Amino acid sequence: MNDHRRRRPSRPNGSRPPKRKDSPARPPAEVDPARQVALDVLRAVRERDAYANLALPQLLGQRKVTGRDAALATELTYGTSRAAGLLDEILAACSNRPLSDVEPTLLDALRLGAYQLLRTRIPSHAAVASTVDMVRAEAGSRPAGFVNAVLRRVGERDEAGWIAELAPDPAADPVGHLALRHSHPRWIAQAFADALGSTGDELAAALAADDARPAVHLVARPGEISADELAAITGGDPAPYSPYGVHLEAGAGDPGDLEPVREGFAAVQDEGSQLAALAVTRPDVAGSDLRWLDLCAGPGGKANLLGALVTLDGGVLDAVEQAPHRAELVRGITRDLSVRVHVADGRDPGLEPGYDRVLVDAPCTGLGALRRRPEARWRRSPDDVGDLGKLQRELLLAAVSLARPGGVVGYVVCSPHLAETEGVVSDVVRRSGATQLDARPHFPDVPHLGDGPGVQLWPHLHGTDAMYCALLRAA
Ligand SMILES: C[S@@+](CC[C@H](N)C(=O)[O-])C[C@H]1O[C@@H](n2cnc3c(N)ncnc32)[C@H](O)[C@@H]1O
Repeated sequence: MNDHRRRRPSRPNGSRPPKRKDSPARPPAEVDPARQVALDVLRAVRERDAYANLALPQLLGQRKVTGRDAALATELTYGTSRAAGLLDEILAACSNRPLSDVEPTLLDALRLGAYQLLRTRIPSHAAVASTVDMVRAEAGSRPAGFVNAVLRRVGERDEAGWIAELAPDPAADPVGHLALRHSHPRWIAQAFADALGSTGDELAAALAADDARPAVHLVARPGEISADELAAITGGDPAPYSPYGVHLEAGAGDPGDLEPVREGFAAVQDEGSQLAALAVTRPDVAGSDLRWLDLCAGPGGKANLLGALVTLDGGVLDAVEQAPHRAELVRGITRDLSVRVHVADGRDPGLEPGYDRVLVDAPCTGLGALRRRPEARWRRSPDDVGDLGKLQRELLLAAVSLARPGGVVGYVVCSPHLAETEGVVSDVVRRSGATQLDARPHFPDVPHLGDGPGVQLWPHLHGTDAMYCALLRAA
């Protein structure tokens, strides 16, 4: 740790405390509540592996930060979290010591200040002064002086100027260039490039959309409320593709406060998740169609939608979830539906085979939902892909064996990484004898669905998370 205060030589017993030569005579500046919340959330994310989108509303509530201050705290927290990699490159170029030698709490403040300088309209002097004031109040004037000096150097160029200076040459290394420009780890930018078959404009559009703040999507529970009614009540817009979806404006407040959500008529769910769950209900199955299975159900978003639909038809959904606390969430959201929740390992859940439809919404890297989890891109590593691959294959194989002959199996991941999508599906098709269906007709009216047979949705093309869905028919 590089704590400046600890480095000071200890003073002899009984001597007077040294006058802080770096303490100016001015009174301590008032620390702005929005920026302080943002800084404290960034710290919680780093120190406790907190999720910014959970820690932020909690802290705003505790400190009673509302209105414009809450909006600013949200913008600064999420924006700084997303941009951390780009900000670090720039800060490293402006610091006279390696960032690894900078005390982590100072680095949080530097990122927050640099974000304001480069990606907001906050005047430069306010961005620097507010950050320096917070550091001075917490750590004293020497660290504040360091932060001041670094941020002043950051402010000498705008974001485009820094990218021109620091990013790899786009002709020689297009993926590296776009990764830095849109603040994504290189391996994730490469995974997007591989899935899109593009290292040019389309990759740039995908990374840019992934870096933007997404709208909140709601699902209207079938049988309870229509999407039009939900849109009218919430002031949102009916979603373009999901018949049950509603889009709220970005920054429209906490959707949990909306009455239809509190009452259970609606829930927060990305439109891509709705489309993937609905796709599993669409291919024809001969005969009875009343036994459905969700093999990875927690926290229950898709079980809620599938459960509502199968309940309307007079059938039953079995919802399997390995983690007891997540199974409890499924129970809560589906409590008045024809849904049976089982705490079990989906690879061997001990259920009677013969399901008409099975959904495997497998544990995955979540690379398709990075825009909703601001810090996630910096926490994931390429090793996660390999670790998850075995489990994804085993779950999908189990799903195929639990479906009846001719039954439909949907494999869904919130990731466009080819190792988690086509890699898993082609292996399981080969090993199980199941047939892969063309999923595209089961996403009616959705454009840009590629060559099939799997469907990959994208934020820049569909306004959804980058959800992948393959449909199989069991042999
Ligand atoms: C992507 S999430 C599912 C999201 C859920 N379908 C929804 O729409 O809300 C994957 C879930 O699978 C669960 N899981 C992980 N391993 C499992 C296993 N072996 N068997 C059953 N569930 C498992 C995780 O705990 C997690 O809740």
